[in-house]
Amino acid sequence: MKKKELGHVPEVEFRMDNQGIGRIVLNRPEKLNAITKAMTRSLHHVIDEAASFEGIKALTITGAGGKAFCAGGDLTELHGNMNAEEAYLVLSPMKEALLKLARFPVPTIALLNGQARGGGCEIATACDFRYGTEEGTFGFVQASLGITPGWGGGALLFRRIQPTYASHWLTDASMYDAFTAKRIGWLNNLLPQASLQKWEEDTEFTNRSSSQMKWFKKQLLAALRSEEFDQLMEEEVKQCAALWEEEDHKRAVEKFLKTRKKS
Ligand SMILES: CC[C@@H](C(=O)O)C(=O)SCCNC(=O)CCNC(=O)[C@H](O)C(C)(C)COP(=O)(O)OP(=O)(O)OC[C@H]1O[C@@H](n2cnc3c(N)ncnc32)[C@H](O)[C@@H]1OP(=O)(O)O
Repeated sequence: MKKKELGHVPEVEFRMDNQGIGRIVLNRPEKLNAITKAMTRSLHHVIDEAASFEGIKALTITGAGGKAFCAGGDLTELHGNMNAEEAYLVLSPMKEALLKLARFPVPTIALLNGQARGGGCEIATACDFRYGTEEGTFGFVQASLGITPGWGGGALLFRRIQPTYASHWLTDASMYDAFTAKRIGWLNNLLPQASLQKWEEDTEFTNRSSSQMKWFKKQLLAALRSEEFDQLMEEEVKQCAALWEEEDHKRAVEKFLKTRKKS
């Protein structure tokens, strides 16, 4: 009841295990875990809740189902008819959620149980580490939709992998297979799906103390110059919002929506 009042939706689950690892699950597999506005609000709540656990050692985020980690923002809500101001208001809360993830006090790990597109790749990039399966495919497809990443995850990509690789991926908007994603350093590791599902049970991370994990995260944030994240991500959201009202983007969203089932 209390959770409902706080705005939780069942499409975002959170649990803490007794080893100090928190797990967020994007639970909307029938829509490839595409992110709605309500899910964005829930994400804020669960990230805050996870951070409030004194002994937390790591936080994972994964998707429900075997097909997708996340297909990005829900294009039925983030429709093409918004003007730049409206788009900014819709995009900005996810940027804030990604910033919270990026600055989370202990390491965050995206467990990529399937494909990721657009904002799905941004969520994964906001995490410190990314583990995927050999079958996964990944795409910062925003450029092919006439926009840029809209949640600040493109800006973070430049701090996660070599800048030329980041820029090439964003510009080209290609789908990368898991081997390419690992070669450019975006994926840290490839695991069988079954191992990914129970990653928390087998990871060495549980053998570290929360204090160790907080220190390692602090070092990483310093190395990445995380004090600049906010401004860089904000600029990206504004850029995406400005492009939202352009004809190219409207056409791309219309094209996607036309392929959807009528419900
Ligand atoms: C606004 C934020 C911005 C950012 O900052 O980056 C974005 O994220 S923009 C969105 C970027 N994402 C995409 O463009 C991906 C859109 N989806 C697809 O192209 C395809 O679904 C797929 C990922 C290539 C998978 O294709 P396929 O295997 O054929 O599955 P379906 O297309 O049938 O999808 C199943 C189901 O899920 C719905 N779906 C998928 N993605 C989204 C989405 N982004 N928003 C809303 N709904 C989505 C799809 O419509 C299907 O549902 P039904 O139509 O009810 O069957």
